[in-house]
Amino acid sequence: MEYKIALIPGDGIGPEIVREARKVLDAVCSKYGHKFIYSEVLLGGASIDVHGVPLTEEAVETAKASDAVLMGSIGGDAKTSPWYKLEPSRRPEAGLLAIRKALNLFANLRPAYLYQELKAACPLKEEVIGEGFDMIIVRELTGGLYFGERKTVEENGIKTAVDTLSYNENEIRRIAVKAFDIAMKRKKKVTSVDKANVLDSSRLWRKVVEEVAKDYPEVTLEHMLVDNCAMQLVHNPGQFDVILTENMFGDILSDEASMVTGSIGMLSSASLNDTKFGLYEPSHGSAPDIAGQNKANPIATILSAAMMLRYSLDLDREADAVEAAVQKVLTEGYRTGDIMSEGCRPVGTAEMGDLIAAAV
Ligand SMILES: NC(=O)c1ccc[n+]([C@@H]2O[C@H](COP(=O)([O-])OP(=O)(O)OC[C@H]3O[C@@H](n4cnc5c(N)ncnc54)[C@H](O)[C@@H]3O)[C@@H](O)[C@H]2O)c1
Ligand SMILES: CC(C)[C@H](C(=O)O)[C@@H](O)C(=O)O
Ligand SMILES: [Mg+2]
Repeated sequence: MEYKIALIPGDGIGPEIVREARKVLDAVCSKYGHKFIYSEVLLGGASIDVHGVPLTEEAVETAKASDAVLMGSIGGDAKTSPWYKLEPSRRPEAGLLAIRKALNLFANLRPAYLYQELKAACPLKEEVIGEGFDMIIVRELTGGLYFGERKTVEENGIKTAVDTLSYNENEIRRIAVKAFDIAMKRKKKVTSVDKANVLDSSRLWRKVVEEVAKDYPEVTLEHMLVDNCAMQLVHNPGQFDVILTENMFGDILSDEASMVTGSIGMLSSASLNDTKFGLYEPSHGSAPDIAGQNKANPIATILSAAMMLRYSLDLDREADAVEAAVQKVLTEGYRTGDIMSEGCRPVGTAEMGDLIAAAV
């Protein structure tokens, strides 16, 4: 079969990790006889350098005309990059938020899974890890603080900056439905994370999640305050199955959860709307500190490509093959620096991609 994929290398380590994911997809094509037609799209700093803006209308149109989007990461070092001298609305991050909104990608799925082989890379003690760790964060992605009214006003020489956190019932309901649907295919437990002891938006969140839960009698629902959740993730991570949460809490908790899997370089993600279409990207950023050094772990991007095969292209067998290839290479002991432990075989970004592609 033929599929159209929009490819967004982005900035920093983005082009390096996307290159490796593409190698793996090439291996999938030759093994299973598919053809992927790629259109390269500029986003973030890469788009600013060429077009002066972090996202163009043309880029959105190319993404929309594709079956799925595969992305690396955007952004740079805020201290040194000229992109951060621009107005906030013209910086790389604004491009990422704008494409998420333009494509209505309200559901961000971030699976956090600890491979048995990576237990030594996980900073938690053996007894805390227990049987292991296999959960998914379902993060609302097009609402909340990221998209509320934002302004800075000055009165009597004193500046006040305002960010607005708002959610309506429909926005909460559609992400809750996603989380419960996912829980039905897993261990049937949803932990809805909020700050209902303080925030009105969280109190509405809780009420709507309770309503949605009525349609899923088999799923156990619990509510947890976000500060407790941050603690529980490192105290007893095995208790979680599906974490359902709003945009900013999900951003923070997913980076925290990533360390339980050994490294942020392991955390894949899918951003979905209510069609088959999706944007797939690792949960981490452009890692300017290691960009261009062949040090980045490409596995989060490769696992995101596997999610793309499964969710947007309906290629389950091919997704299984990519996941099995990652498993095989880890079992053989190959590690990039971020997941390295004693006795393992050190490799760089490109070698890791070669090994996984060969294992496919
Ligand atoms: N989705 C995205 O594109 C995305 C996500 C997060 C941050 N960002 C942007 O990335 C830039 C850098 O942000 P940051 O430094 O706070 O976060 P980051 O995720 O880029 O890096 C945090 C730390 O993790 C390491 N790291 C990240 N990915 C890795 C990988 N694949 N392999 C090995 N190590 C890895 C980095 O070297 C760094 O030490 C900022 O401009 C930020 O806005 C973009
Ligand atoms: C770069 C930034 C806007 C983005 C976010 O906060 O959503 C990133 O941290 C992520 O997790 O995808
Ligand atoms: Mg983040």
